[in-house]
Amino acid sequence: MSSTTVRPVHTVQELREQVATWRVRGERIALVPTMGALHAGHMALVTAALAHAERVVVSIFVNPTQFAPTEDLSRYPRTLQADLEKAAMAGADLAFVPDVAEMYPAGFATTISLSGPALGLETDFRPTHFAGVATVVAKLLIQAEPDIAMFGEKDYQQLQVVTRMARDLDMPVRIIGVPTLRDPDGLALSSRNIYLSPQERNVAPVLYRALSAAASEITGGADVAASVARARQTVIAAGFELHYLDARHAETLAPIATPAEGPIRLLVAAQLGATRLIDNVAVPA
Ligand SMILES: Nc1ncnc2c1ncn2[C@@H]1O[C@H](COP(=O)(O)OP(=O)(O)OP(=O)(O)O)[C@@H](O)[C@H]1O
Ligand SMILES: CC(C)(CO)[C@@H](O)C(=O)[O-]
Ligand code: BAL
Repeated sequence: MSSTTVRPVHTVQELREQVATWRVRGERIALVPTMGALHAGHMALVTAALAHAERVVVSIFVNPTQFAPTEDLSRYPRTLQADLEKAAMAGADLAFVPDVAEMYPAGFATTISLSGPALGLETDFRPTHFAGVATVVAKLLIQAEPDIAMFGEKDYQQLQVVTRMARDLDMPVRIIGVPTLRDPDGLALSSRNIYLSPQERNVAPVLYRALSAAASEITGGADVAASVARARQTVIAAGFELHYLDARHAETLAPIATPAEGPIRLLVAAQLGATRLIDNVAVPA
């Protein structure tokens, strides 16, 4: 039995033609940018998009410019046929699946330069990452001209970077963040979870547990720095190589020392064997 798949288009021109036919009918358009290997977290972005728009375009593009030469670009999972089926199941209307030459034609020479929420955290470990993300997201937004675009809170710094970029460049799009979908034991769904060995998979939920414990302590009045230090110890004791675990202002991502300074987000990145995991939680007021 053949499954239903969403229609893939591979060129900007085909994408624009399809979007234009929806636009003349007055239909609102949502873009869900992804790198494929779709899972339930991506499908939640499509579901959330359908609350705001009649039409949903999922882009599937493993963007080389956001990977450093030492990172996992070549082994990043690529599962196009299954992705097209999952996108259809979630209710998407079209998949935009450009190749590298379509996105970066010969002579491509433009990169978006960032500061504000792009400073620190991921940037300390992936210095060129957000320039690559921002540039490709800007291109996708210009190509699809959606009314809204959905981004997961799982990549919380990315969500703030893209929100800031869209505001700063007067892009006529609303950026919407979607809460992180988790496995029952708390591990955030991620395409990279397939890299985890069974033993590592058992340890991985420690990240969420450590962040959640720190968030509860801070909400209960504990000192922010002390709670963060305890969470760091928990993560290290579980066998992770900690990249960062920090308390930041939830919107600007500037360092923050007390809840009186604004809403707090706790963010972590840590390496477990060959797999780098990220996660974050809000600190309820
Ligand atoms: N568990 C999740 N819950 C909500 N959104 C998610 C989740 N996982 C990914 N997303 C969002 O889906 C979009 C596409 O992400 P991407 O294709 O990189 O998947 P990923 O699972 O985050 O992969 P990776 O392991 O490479 O980070 C991003 O906006 C991302 O934040
Ligand atoms: C937003 C994105 C699709 C840009 O390549 C990517 O960074 C991702 O999947 O989160
Ligand atoms: N979801 C973020 C994409 C990346 O890590 O490159």
